Amino acid sequence: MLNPRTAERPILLVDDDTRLLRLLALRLESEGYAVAVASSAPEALQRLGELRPQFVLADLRLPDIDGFELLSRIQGHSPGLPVAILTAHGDIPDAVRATQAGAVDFLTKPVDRERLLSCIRTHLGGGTAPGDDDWRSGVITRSPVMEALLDDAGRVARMDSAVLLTGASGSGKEVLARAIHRASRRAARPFVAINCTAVPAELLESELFGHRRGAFTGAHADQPGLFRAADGGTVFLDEIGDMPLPLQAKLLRVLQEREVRPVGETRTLPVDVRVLSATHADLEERVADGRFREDLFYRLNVVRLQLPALEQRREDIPLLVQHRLAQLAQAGAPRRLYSAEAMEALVAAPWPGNVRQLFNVVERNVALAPGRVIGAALVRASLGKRSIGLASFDEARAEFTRNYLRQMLELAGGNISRAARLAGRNRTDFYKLLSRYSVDPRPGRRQDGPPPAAG
Ligand SMILES: Nc1ncnc2c1ncn2[C@@H]1O[C@H](COP(=O)(O)OP(=O)(O)OP(=O)(O)O)[C@@H](O)[C@H]1O
Repeated sequence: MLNPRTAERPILLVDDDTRLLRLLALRLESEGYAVAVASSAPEALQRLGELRPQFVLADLRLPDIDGFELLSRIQGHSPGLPVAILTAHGDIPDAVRATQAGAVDFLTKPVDRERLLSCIRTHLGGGTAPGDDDWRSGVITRSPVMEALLDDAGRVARMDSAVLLTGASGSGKEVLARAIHRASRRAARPFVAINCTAVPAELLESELFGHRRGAFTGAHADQPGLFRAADGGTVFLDEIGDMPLPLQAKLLRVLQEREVRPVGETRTLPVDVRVLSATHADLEERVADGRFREDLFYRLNVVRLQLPALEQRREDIPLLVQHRLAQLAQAGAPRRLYSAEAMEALVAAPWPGNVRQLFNVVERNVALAPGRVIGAALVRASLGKRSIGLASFDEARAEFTRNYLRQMLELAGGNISRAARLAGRNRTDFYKLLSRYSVDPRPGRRQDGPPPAAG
């Protein structure tokens, strides 16, 4: 019996044979699946973001781009999205290559009905039961970027691949890592998190992999280490970019061999963990300048999920604020609420410290508010200069005009008279605009200045 929720996001069928597309779509629809079709690879790629399919079945031989290329672009766009390949009879070596490249399955034409349904059931069935959203309840959001990210996270959670979470400090990387753990088959086993910068370098190895009694001064008893403590579960390595190079080599070995050797121990011990790691640093840059091992980078960066900064999802701010107020009240703080103006100030502020900073500001406001309603003055005081976050109307208009003038110049190949004509102004007026908005008429030159005086 199909869970009705499986019908919410479509199965995307990609084939240039429109009759086959119709036939497959009918079969799947009669089983209760929502179906979307694309008759070319560019169409499929273009609609991927909008459709957010839960499964893709694509022909390996498409006229426009090679099926392998399509597979790799789908994987780049939607990591973890299961893609099965359709091949003609006799194309088995290609089909095998496709599964090696990450396709979850292949079906040969003519497509057998039962085989098709069993393939889809298998790859939609594992891990989280559809409709069971409990795993993501710790991630407060209503923003479409975060929803798309959670979709990806839910899908990769079912696999055992390493995931690298990137994003600014305080943006919720650990919160997402916990959600992935909860959605995975390891959910009943431990989730163990460690911040690689919070532990002194000389202790990090024994913290991660354990030590034997007497291995070093102060090692009074055997310690299993975090990897073994998390056996069967998930280890979350935060700030992985700051891990010392010698330890990076040891971590790589642990991941390859699936066994650890505690400090002072001669034997290795088997360990079964999934590794999620996070960084706010640019790991590629660290690899380039030799501060991070390239082989370890590839091992950790199998799937990458990028947390958007809070400024890219301001619609989440009121929700997060309510959540924090409720948390504080539950912990015994007085019940407070924000005035509409105060909430507007919170929504408009820049948040370089992301959700962590927002939570701190709310906590400070609750502690300092003289009455039940937190007003805008208190919010502005706690934000300091940061409250001048969003551009004012005049600033936004000036920015628009600058871009518009540059565009006209570009279209006119740098010829002022032609650009003026395109903008419906005479040459003198156009010059005045360029000077007022500090736009250099020579192509390729940008000269950003403050917003001009109104008038
Ligand atoms: N979407 C969210 N819903 C609820 N709480 C959140 C969310 N995002 C972040 N938080 C809260 O914000 C704080 C910071 O989040 P978290 O530790 O996950 O960020 P981080 O990106 O791992 O930060 P860092 O890089 O500094 O370790 C935590 O208190 C966390 O509970």
